[in-house]
Amino acid sequence: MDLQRFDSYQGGAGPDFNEHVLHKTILVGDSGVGKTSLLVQFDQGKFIPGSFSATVGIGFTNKVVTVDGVRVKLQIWDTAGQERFRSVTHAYYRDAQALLLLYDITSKSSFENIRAWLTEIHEYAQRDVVIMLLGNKADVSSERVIRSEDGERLAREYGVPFMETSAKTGMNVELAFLAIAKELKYRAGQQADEPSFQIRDYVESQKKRPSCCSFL
Ligand SMILES: Nc1nc2c(ncn2[C@@H]2O[C@H](COP(=O)(O)OP(=O)(O)OP(=O)(O)O)[C@@H](O)[C@H]2O)c(=O)[nH]1
Repeated sequence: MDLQRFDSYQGGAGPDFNEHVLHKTILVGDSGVGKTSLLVQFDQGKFIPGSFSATVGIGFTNKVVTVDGVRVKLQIWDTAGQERFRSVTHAYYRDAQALLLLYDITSKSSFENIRAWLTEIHEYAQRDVVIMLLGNKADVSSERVIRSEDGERLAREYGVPFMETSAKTGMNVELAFLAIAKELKYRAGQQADEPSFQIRDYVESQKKRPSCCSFL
């Protein structure tokens, strides 16, 4: 996968996809599930351990993801999971094209709250928004309380793709954003003769690859 910082993006040779369009993607989920950490891992390839400092309000990072040789610009918004910021973050759902919804595999409540998050998403976001469910902190196997199958089952019920991630090891982090970028590219450039792209099938096929889920 070829990932570039949007800040240093200069254009240049190669096919460009919606050169001036930023595809708005939002990270949502309970406070502490790892939204900021996931974005930092994707953006900078690092994990900053230590004391947890909750996000206040909302902020974004621009990234260019190269999908099948085509540049897709993502504007990734990191929201505060705390209840008191909800009314602020709801306002951002409306023009989002994709939502990454996170829970923490070591937190039962963060998993149980996913249904409430999905209700909010259906209330405030566009009907055709791309949603992906992520079970984060998969590296903390000793404290796991949510089985992978439980995440799979919930995702199936809502018809959304699912994977477990680790913002610490980087497991599946690029894959999650790449899958979103592929779906957005497909939707925007869909030709009548183009084979259809199914994000759930893509995610499942990538998860089955031997290199997919290593904790290295
Ligand atoms: N072991 C491990 N720890 C993680 C992972 N992701 C996040 N953390 C830790 O979990 C805590 C919360 O992470 P954040 O990224 O700040 O969580 P958040 O969802 O952005 O929280 P809010 O900003 O309050 O919504 C921090 O101490 C992180 O270091 C992970 O994948 N593995």
